[in-house]
Amino acid sequence: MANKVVKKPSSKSELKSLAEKIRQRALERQHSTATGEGDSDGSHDEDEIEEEEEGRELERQGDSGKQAEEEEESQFDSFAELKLVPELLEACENLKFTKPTPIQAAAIPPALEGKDIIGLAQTGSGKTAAFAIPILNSLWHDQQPYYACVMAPTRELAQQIKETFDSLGGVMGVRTTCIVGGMNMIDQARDLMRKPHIIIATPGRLMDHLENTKGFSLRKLRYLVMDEADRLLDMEFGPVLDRILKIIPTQGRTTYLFSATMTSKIDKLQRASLTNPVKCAVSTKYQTVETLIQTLMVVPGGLKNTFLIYLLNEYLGKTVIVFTRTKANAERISTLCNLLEFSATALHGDLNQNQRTGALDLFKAGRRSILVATDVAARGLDIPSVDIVINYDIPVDSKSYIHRVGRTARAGRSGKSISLVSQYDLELILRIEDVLGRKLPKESVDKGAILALRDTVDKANGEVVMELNRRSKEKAARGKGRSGRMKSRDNMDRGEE
Ligand SMILES: Nc1ncnc2c1ncn2[C@@H]1O[C@H](COP(=O)(O)OP(=O)(O)OP(=O)(O)O)[C@@H](O)[C@H]1O
Repeated sequence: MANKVVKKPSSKSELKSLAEKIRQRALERQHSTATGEGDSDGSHDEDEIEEEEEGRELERQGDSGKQAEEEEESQFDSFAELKLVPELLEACENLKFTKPTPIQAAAIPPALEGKDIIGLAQTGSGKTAAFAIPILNSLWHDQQPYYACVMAPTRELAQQIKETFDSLGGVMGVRTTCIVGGMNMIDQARDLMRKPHIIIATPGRLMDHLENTKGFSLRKLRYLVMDEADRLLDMEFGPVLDRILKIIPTQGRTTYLFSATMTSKIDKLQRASLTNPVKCAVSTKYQTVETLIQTLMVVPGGLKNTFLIYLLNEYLGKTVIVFTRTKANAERISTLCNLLEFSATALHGDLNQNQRTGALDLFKAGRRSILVATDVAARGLDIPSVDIVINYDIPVDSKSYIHRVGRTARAGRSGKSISLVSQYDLELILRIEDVLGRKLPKESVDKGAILALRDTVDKANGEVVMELNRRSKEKAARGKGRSGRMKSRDNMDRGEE
């Protein structure tokens, strides 16, 4: 590929006036859509507008939830007061869970009374333990196989939830198993035959086992949890989720829905067949944690790679997650970082499960300081060491933004997010600022450093693009010789990321 011609960045004033124009147009459009005047150009996702309206509704509930939580908080501020079984208390102590987080303080008491729960709390605020503790406490008094099933939208999150159940329930001898795509079906069938108490699964593979694994059924299930529930109730998980919900009994079953961004679309929630759920909303719909500093950088056209490398230089030695919108960008940027001697690894859906697990393990172990990922890593992943989240591509919906930046500043720690905004992203960032209810401050940038880096980065990027093109041609040639067998297997993993 010929050397990429880097478009001369627009002059500062041009960019500023362009940004102002786009901002003005976007605000007018938002106003006209909200008031029903003028012709909506369809660029707004109607769903999102509706969700935002409903979000305000949930905010009001959130306020009442907050008030309820304040009352709740005064009721107990240690797990011991919750009258949990001693083994569970011991596990909380071992994990240094000295004080329940607000969502745990709000959700665990009604959960221990057997109520259905809709839990809404910011990212990194302990929602997993908020549902795991009441389930384990109840399991202690009623030990039976296939007792609880937790569904999650991604394989990595399912594995992480399993680890939380293992660390909380290990002393009690709880048996858990993780049922996700990309792993061997026979091994999983064998694990299921060992009658685990808790199954943590992605919907696609769970459905496959419910349909094909003899002796496995969820007819006696006592607890169903949907973590990142709004994501699971989205369209693309819809068909698989509906089939699962048809098989699982509602009678005698307790249901929990948890997320940092909840849908309040009643029809969606009804599909999860909740019975008089207790709403524990300790945050508003799009609230991020106070310890998270969120900024943005306006990037002139064609300079995004240079700005990213500039930031990685600035934050050398920090642990960084870079989010991209596409798998191709994740692969390209990870390769570019390594070519420029940063220590990066990629995580996206085109990798096989071993590669995905390997990438995450390298990053968690600190053997790679940069994880370049698509939204497969946006929700739920709990990696305490993450210092900074960089949005290389701005997410197309505000929920993804909330979950992405929530990969840092978890459990009370501080963190920072920086979003790279090109002239094509201005409307997206406006909508994000609107749901956050504030404007994101601009990062300062050393223009001299950018100009000094630009040619090197562009040249390296050109080499990476050529190398990746070569690899994909080789892979396509190899793929032609492969039987259709693998294709049928891949279809088994529908309905999960
Ligand atoms: N009571 C507690 N005290 C201290 N740390 C806690 C407590 N409860 C949970 N944690 C820790 O907080 C971190 C975040 O927990 P968790 O991953 O459950 O957050 P979350 O709310 O599910 O986040 P997300 O919305 O991103 O999924 C974990 O490392 C967990 O071990």
